[in-house]
Amino acid sequence: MLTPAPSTSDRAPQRVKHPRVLSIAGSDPSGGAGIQADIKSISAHGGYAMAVLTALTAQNTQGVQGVHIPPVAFLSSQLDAVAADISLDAVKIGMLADAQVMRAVGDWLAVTRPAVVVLDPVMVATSGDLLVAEGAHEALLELLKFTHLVTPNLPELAVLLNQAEAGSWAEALEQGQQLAAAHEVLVLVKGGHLPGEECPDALVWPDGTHQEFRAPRIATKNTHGTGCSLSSAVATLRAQTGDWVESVRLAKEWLSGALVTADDLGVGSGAGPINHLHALWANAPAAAGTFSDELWADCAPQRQAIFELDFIKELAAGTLESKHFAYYLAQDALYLGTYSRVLARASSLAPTEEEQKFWAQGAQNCIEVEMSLHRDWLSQFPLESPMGPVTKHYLDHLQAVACSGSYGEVVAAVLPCYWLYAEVGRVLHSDYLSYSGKHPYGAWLESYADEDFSRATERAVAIADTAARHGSAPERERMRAAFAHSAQYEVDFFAAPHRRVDADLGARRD
Ligand SMILES: Nc1ncnc2c1ncn2[C@@H]1O[C@H](COP(=O)(O)OP(=O)(O)OP(=O)(O)O)[C@@H](O)[C@H]1O
Ligand SMILES: Cc1ncc(COP(=O)(O)O)c(N)n1
Repeated sequence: MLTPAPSTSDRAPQRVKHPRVLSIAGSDPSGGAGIQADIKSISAHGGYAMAVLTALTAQNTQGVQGVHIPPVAFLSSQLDAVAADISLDAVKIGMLADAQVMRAVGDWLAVTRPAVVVLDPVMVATSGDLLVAEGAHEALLELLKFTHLVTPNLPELAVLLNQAEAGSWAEALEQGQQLAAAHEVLVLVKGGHLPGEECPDALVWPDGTHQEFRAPRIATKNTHGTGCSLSSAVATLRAQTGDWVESVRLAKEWLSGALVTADDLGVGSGAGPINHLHALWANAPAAAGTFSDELWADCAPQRQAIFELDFIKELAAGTLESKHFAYYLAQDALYLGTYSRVLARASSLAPTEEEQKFWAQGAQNCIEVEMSLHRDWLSQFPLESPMGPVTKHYLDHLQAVACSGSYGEVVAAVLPCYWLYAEVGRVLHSDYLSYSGKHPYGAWLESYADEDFSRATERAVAIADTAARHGSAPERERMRAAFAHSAQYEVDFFAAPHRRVDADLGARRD
């Protein structure tokens, strides 16, 4: 005998970092839709995913070959087993197969009353195959009284209202308003089935108000499971944020990333799956054989050259003359002012909001570092230093790429400044830790151990890998060239203080 389900008062609080999210749905063995998509989507959003199976399908990216519905009593046993032991922060409901299954889920919802219930009224697969018994939609409507958000696509919205399918976004919104008002439920109207360059969605409240979410339509045939994945994402995010609008906004942004990178997966020959884990994989440390591995290997001569420079050796040993250090700092400050603008250009070209924010943050950091160079360091050296030739050539190169290059090329061009600087910092900082006595450049070398900067470097490398994956072969070659030029300028930049100052060019140093 199972213990009774937790009562409503036993429910977890509204905002949960790792919500326990149960998907009640059908299985898609090809992994793109149903339970399998739900688990990936919930996990991608930081939720703990659980799954109760309503039906098994024999299905792949080309279509559904069969549906098996296990005994409904066993479905109820699964539901009771989970709810008896685990507090549920959110429930997502997908394929329910027939009216009997719907009634069993309804009975369970009536007792369990989860804090968040998102119902995706799955009826037809992307392939056109039927996933619900004819006429079962009456029983589906019964479930709306336990539902907080229902997420129909346009054909499903029409069936639920017993009307013809909306032919325009305005008609779709009108139907969403009817459904929301008739059942006192929040409706997410999805415009994926409409033609056009955009895929609009809208949250519609029972009082007729609505909030639209717009996103460009992504050109891919790999859209299998978008509805399942979106509804699971929204359920998870709602438990985390406590806010429907924010949840849909975030879920849609994530979905765009999953669609943009869907073609990378190469799964099946029909409508393939979306890339649920795109953000995780973009952040994963570069695996062997990635584009960034190749870039790193390609710049081995430059890395070696940097550590053989007098500037670096003397900086490490504490014997660097202050005139060389002052020249370097002055050029660095001049460099950062323009480098910041190039990072802002990367931000303006970025394909996702996360990358846009990342580069904008980098641009802001550069200005702050430039200001602190003037305030904390250059004020100690009363020497005026105009822009040197290396600084100028390096910036000319970066600006040329920023003007006419693709996003990937701009990312590749700015990468050596992150990556080689981080590498120099790593080595000099560990040398400094074993230095005995007071190091004249101690405060400077200590700043090299900045964890935020090394995290930013890892992210910049991951972004370059993603951009390379999405780019064509000629674009990857241009990325490689942009990176190589910048890497060489990094060497020249560290070499410049000795070359320019020791050339004794007096006030006309450039
Ligand atoms: N090509 C696309 N580009 C961008 N967003 C899309 C695209 N296709 C669908 N979407 C989005 O995917 C989500 C699901 O939309 P859709 O209207 O296709 O629902 P669905 O039919 O239930 O999904 P499914 O394809 O899983 O059956 C919506 O947010 C929609 O805007
Ligand atoms: C088990 C299951 N659940 C849901 C869908 C709908 O997803 P899509 O419309 O993308 O095929 C599906 N194909 N299979």
